Amino acid sequence: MAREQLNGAAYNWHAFSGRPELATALAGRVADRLSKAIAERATALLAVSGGTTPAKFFAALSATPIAWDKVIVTLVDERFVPASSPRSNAGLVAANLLQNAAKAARFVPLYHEAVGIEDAAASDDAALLSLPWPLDVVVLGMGPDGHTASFFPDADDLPKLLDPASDRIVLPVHAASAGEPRLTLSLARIVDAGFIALHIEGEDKRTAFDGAVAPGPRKPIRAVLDAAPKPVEVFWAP
Ligand SMILES: O=C(O)[C@H](O)[C@@H](O)[C@H](O)[C@H](O)COP(=O)(O)O
Repeated sequence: MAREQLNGAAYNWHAFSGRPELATALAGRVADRLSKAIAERATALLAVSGGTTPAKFFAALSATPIAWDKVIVTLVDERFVPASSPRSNAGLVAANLLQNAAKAARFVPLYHEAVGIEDAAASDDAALLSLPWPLDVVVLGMGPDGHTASFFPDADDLPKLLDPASDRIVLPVHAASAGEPRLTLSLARIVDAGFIALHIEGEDKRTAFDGAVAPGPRKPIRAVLDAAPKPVEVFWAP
């Protein structure tokens, strides 16, 4: 159900009575888009976010009976930690999404040992170039500060991260509020996806989202809404 779109920010608002209902609905939409991609080009490319929100959605998606052996899963962003770290998004995806039917999917991580975050991002750029871009589906999260992916408001060189014309695939991020250095897909790759979902839960996130689309200083999530050539599908539950 589309909500009033303030100031041209293009999004469709899908509100659910509860988080389990949201997880089921979002998993169904994502599975449908992945199956459509497989029918059209014999493969599907999915990028998911980490954090504390997606676990129920991951569990629901992992059980959907699609041709997971033709799906490539990667990350929207990653903390610069090994998969064994409790902070790892790769670890979160392995434990919650790459289970059940989805075990058959191919996973492409962003983290690997490197001298530093810049080296890791550069080698990721080369390694991910061979993936079947564009993304068919990207699922974003959002922080209360309006960050999405690892586009933190206090990131060094934020304009470079948000450049819709960037030819980069993966960029390094240094941001005091991020907790550790990050690797993130560029905004250009994110908004090129066939289906862009934003998964947020709780009143604080709804308030933050409404604030981000209202007039005022532009938050990173607003940069994604503005750059996306199609409405972002926002999935929200209290
Ligand atoms: O690595 C991450 O943390 C995510 O990719 C990040 O962009 C996340 O989506 C938001 O920070 C929301 O996180 P929560 O779901 O924990 O609120």
